[in-house]
Amino acid sequence: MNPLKVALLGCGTVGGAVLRLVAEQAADLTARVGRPVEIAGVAVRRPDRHPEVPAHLLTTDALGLVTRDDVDLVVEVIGGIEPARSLILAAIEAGKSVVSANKALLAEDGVALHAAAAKAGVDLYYEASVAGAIPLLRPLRESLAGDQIRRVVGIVNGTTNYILSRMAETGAGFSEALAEATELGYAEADPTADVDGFDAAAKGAILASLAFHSAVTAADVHREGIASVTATDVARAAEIGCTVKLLAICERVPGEEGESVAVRVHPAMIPTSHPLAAVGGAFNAVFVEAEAAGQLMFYGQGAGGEPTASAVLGDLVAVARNRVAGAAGAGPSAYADLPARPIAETPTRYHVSLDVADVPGVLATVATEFARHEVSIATVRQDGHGDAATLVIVTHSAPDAALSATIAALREVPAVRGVTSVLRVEGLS
Ligand SMILES: NC(=O)c1ccc[n+]([C@@H]2O[C@H](COP(=O)([O-])OP(=O)(O)OC[C@H]3O[C@@H](n4cnc5c(N)ncnc54)[C@H](O)[C@@H]3O)[C@@H](O)[C@H]2O)c1
Ligand SMILES: N[C@@H](CCO)C(=O)O
Ligand code: NA
Repeated sequence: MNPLKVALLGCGTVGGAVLRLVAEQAADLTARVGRPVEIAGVAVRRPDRHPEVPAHLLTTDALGLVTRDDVDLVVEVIGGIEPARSLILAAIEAGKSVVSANKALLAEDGVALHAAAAKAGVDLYYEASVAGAIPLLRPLRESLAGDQIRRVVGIVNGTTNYILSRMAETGAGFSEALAEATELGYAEADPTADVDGFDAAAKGAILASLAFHSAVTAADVHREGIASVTATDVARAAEIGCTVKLLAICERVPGEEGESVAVRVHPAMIPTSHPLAAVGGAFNAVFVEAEAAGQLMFYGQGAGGEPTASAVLGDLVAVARNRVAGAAGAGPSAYADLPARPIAETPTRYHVSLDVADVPGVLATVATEFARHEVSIATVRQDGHGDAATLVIVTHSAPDAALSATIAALREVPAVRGVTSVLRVEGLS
């Protein structure tokens, strides 16, 4: 039997694990695909740094490798926008099916890449790009293709979840928890993509595109990271039976001019009874709410070489089977074409903690600012008295712009000595 030949682009954390698993599982892969699956070449930047790869497979000419006549399938695990995009496009144009783990690229340019794949009649699969090992994109794309998904909410970044979990467990501040995550190898040398929410925003865009059959890019996602989450925020959350998580929230929102899609990534307090609150350490979990299916939860390892390689290999088997069958799978559709809704119009709830002077009328003054901006208060609690009084307010749902304007106004109220904690709240009834 003629083997199917695979070009592997990149041999780092994920690529190294893919290479090893393809060799270890050769017999099973042959049986599952119907033809042997063989690595044809491995493109790297520095061949001298890869003693684990048979020398005859190594090349620095990634473009030459993906366009080679004997290559059938391409696995891109380089990451970043370029040269990954050009290499994937060249592979597609040369008639190769592609498996990628690259959320940044798919979230920026998914539409063009899918169009190229459809035109060439090849597959483009990327299960590993969101929530690592967890089967999530295929369920959205295939298993739930007959249902109407209303909402996808998840913890999709392991590094930030580890940091927030440690802050909750130890009372540590953000910098201390980040230092620990770096030391343990969870956070990268430059943790910006994780900490500032770029990684989660890219994943949110991919999830929303598939869930709502619309073209959502990273630029459509409202993004806030966790660098401003303080030990006080985490302590305040605990006081109201909540914990702080970085959430990616994708919603289909009704409106007077039709439905739209709201996608946001931000830290939020969620009740400790919420299933996502129990997701600790570097794990990921995603909730999907669909009309007929109801609530579904996906949980597992969202990062790491082997878990991510598991998802890459699953895609590799899928595209290889299609190749053996002489077909390409159906690509995702964007027929619904729902517009992205700005965060300002998106309804959210807030938890606000204020240091106030405990003088007659302070509560009324604070309440007036909420009322003036048409933000309804759900609960108010006062702790302490005299100079050290704290007001803790949880609002009902209101447009984000109204909540932001309320906070800005409160900062100008003389009796408000400081706004000590402002966080969104999700999942409270
Ligand atoms: N590591 C994870 O846990 C994880 C999880 C999910 C998705 N991903 C995604 O998988 C991809 C790879 O991640 P990683 O953690 O393996 O990264 P990595 O940095 O460990 O590996 C990338 C490799 O690609 C090589 N490379 C860069 N430019 C190249 C080029 N032009 N030609 C050939 N090789 C080149 C680098 O030298 C490096 O060895 C990224 O898109 C990442 O977002 C990673
Ligand atoms: N840096 C990412 C890797 C997985 O995409 C995370 O921490 O979740
Ligand atoms: Na996945």
